[in-house]
Amino acid sequence: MRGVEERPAGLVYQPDLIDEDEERQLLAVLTALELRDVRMHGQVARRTVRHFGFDYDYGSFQLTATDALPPGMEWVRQRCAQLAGVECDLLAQTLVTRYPPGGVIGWHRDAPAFGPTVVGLSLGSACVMRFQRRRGQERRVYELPLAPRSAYVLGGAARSTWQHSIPAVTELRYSVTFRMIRPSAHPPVSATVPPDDEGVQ
Ligand SMILES: O=C(O)CCC(=O)C(=O)O
Ligand SMILES: [Fe+2]
Repeated sequence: MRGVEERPAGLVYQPDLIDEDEERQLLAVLTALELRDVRMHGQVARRTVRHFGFDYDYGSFQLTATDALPPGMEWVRQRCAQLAGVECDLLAQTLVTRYPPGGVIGWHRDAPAFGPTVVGLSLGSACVMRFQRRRGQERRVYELPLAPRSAYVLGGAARSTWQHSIPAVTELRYSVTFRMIRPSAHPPVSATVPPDDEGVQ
């Protein structure tokens, strides 16, 4: 990546948040889930997803209440909340994403309707998470390898200022992302402010 390297403030990386047995147990839950397509800008992404707590419509940017987190995933929400230093209940939305080989997520910041802290757990295989921000004419960049069983926290500027993306994965990867819902974004008020994505694929 071209640019001046800078580690985003507010980015936390935790290797081995879960152990191999826990990963196997969680993958058994994740692989049994019915996942949905992601349609953005008239295109269907290669990655597939499932939301719990609140559903996010990628076309209208609306949040609506949906299925509760499966009981077999509560412990991992607890673990991620602990890592982020937030109350478990505040991580009201869970996003499960399945990346087949070649699956990506393009440059974006998560929608503003999601609160100030995002926690993500990686399973199955490693990938790289890329970060970028503009500083005047200059581009600041950072690359964070994400090992399976590791977790990251996006807080502070890493959440609010920096964009992130994941280039094509080489092996099947799952991620579980926990996010808050800003009080003003709770239904019936919709999350109408779109993310500043640049063609999230
Ligand atoms: O797969 C990941 O860990 C990142 C997912 C992500 O950035 C998102 O869904 O907004
Ligand atoms: Fe994201």
